Amino acid sequence: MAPPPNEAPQEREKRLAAEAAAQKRSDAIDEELNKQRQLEKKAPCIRILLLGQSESGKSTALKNFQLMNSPKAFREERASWRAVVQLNVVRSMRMILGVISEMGGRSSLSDDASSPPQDRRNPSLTPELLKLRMRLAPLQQVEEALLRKLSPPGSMEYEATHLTPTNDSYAARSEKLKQELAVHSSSQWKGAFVKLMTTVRNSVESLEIDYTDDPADPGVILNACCEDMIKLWSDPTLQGILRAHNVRLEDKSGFFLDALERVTSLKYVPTDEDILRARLKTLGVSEHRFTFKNTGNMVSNDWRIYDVGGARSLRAAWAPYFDNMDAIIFLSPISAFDEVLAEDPSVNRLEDSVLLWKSMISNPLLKKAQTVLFLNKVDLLRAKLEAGVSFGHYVVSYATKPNDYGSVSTYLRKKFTHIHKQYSPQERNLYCHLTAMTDPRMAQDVLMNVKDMVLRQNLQDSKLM
Ligand SMILES: Nc1nc2c(ncn2[C@@H]2O[C@H](COP(=O)(O)OP(=O)(O)OP(=O)(O)O)[C@@H](O)[C@H]2O)c(=O)[nH]1
Ligand SMILES: [Mg+2]
Repeated sequence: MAPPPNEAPQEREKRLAAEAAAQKRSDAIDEELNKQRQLEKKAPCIRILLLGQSESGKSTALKNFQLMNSPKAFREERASWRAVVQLNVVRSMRMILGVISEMGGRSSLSDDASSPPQDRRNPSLTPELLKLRMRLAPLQQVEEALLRKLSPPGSMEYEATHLTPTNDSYAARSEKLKQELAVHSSSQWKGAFVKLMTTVRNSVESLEIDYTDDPADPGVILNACCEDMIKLWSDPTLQGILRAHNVRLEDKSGFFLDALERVTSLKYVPTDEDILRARLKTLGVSEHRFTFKNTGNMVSNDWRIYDVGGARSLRAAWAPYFDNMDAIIFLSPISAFDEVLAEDPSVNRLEDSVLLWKSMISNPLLKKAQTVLFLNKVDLLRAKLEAGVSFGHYVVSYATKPNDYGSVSTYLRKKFTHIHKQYSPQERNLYCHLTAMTDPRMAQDVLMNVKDMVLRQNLQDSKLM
C-alpha cells in the first residue's frame, strides 16, 4: 500500500514497524504450511474408495471402520442416530398404511375411517385395521418433525426434503414425503443433536437419556403410538395382505418393526447394531480420515476412506476421485436379485450392480487400485431363499440349479470373479468376501483383513519403487 501523503517521520517509523511485523507473521504461516506439506509428503496416506449402487452398504461399511477405529466417537453420536431410527420406523409404518389406503381406494393416512365405502367393499380389510390406520394418523406429524430436525432450514438437504407447513394439501406433502431423506455427507446434520450428545456422553455407562423433558421431541408422540403400531404389525390379516402385495418390509433398509417397544421407548438410545441398521441415504462424496495404530513405520498410519452416494444421478461425481486410489471396495447387495432400483423401477438391482462392477473394473483410471469385492447382505439373501423366493426366476442363466444359499452365493462369486478377470485393464488380484455389514463382528473381521491386505500390498509397492 502507498504511504499516506504528508506522513510524519514518527508515523512512518510506526507504519514500517507494523508492516515488518505483519510480514513476519505471514512468513511464519507460510513456513508452517510448508512444513505440513512436507510432512504429508513424507507420510503419504492410504486411500480407499467405497463404491456400489444405492443401498449396497457403503455407508454401513464406513460406520464399521469408524466403530473399529474410534468406538468412543462412534458411540457419542448415538443421540443423532436415534432420530434416524425413529424416521425409519415411521417410514415402514407409512408403507403399511399406504397399502391399506390403496386397498381402500384412498391415499391419505389421515383419512377418517368412519365412512369408508370402498373399504367396506374390500373383504380383506378388517374394522380393526381401519381403526388402527385412523389412530396412527399422528405419525404424519412425527415424520414431518423428524425431517425438520434432521434437515433444518438452511441445510443442504432442506430443499430436497422439507415439507412446507403452509398451504400444501396433504396429498402434495405426501408426495414430498415419498422421497427418502438424504444427507449431504459434508453437512452438519448431527449438529442438531449436540446438546443431546453431551447428555449421552455423560450417560454412556447407563446408556440412558431422558428425553421426556423435551415436549417438542417427536419421540413422545411416537412413544404414544407404540401400542397401536405393535398391534398393526402383528395383525395376522395385515401380514396376509402384505404377503399378497409382495411387500417384504423385513428385507427393506432401516427395518426396526421387530423391536418397536424398545426403539420407541422414551429412554431409547441406539445400540451399535441399531446404528449399523439405520438407513440414511448419502449425497455427494465425503472423505473420512482414520489413523490406524500398529502399522509399523514403513508405511503411513493415515487412511482416507471416501464414501459416495450410489444413486444413479450421483454417480457422475465419483470420477474425480478415481485417480490416486490405493484400493476400491465395491459392494454388491446380492440379496437384491428380485428388486428394482428406486430411481428407475425398470431396472433390476442385481443387473445394475453387475453392470456397475463391469464399468468400474474396466475403468483405466482405477487400473492400479487393488480391488476388494463385498458380496453383501448375505443374511437377507439366505432368508429370502429360505422363504422360497426363486433365484432362477430372476436370473435366467441360473436356470434350475438348487435354490439354496451355498449354490447361489458360489454362482455369484464366480460371475463377479469372471468379470474381474475379463475386464481388468491389467492383471490384478481380487479379494472377494461374502459379507453382512450389519453384523459388526463379521464386518470388522473382514475389514481388518482388507486393511492388512491393502497395507501389505502398499508396502510391497513402495519396496519395488
Ligand atoms: N440386513 C442387512 N442390511 C444391510 C447390510 N448392509 C447394509 N445394510 C442396510 O442397508 C441399508 C443401506 O445401507 P447404506 O450403507 O446406507 O447404503 P449405501 O450404499 O451407503 O447407500 P447410498 O448412500 O444411497 O449410496 C442400511 O439400512 C443398512 O443398515 C447387510 O449386510 N445386511
Ligand atoms: Mg451411503
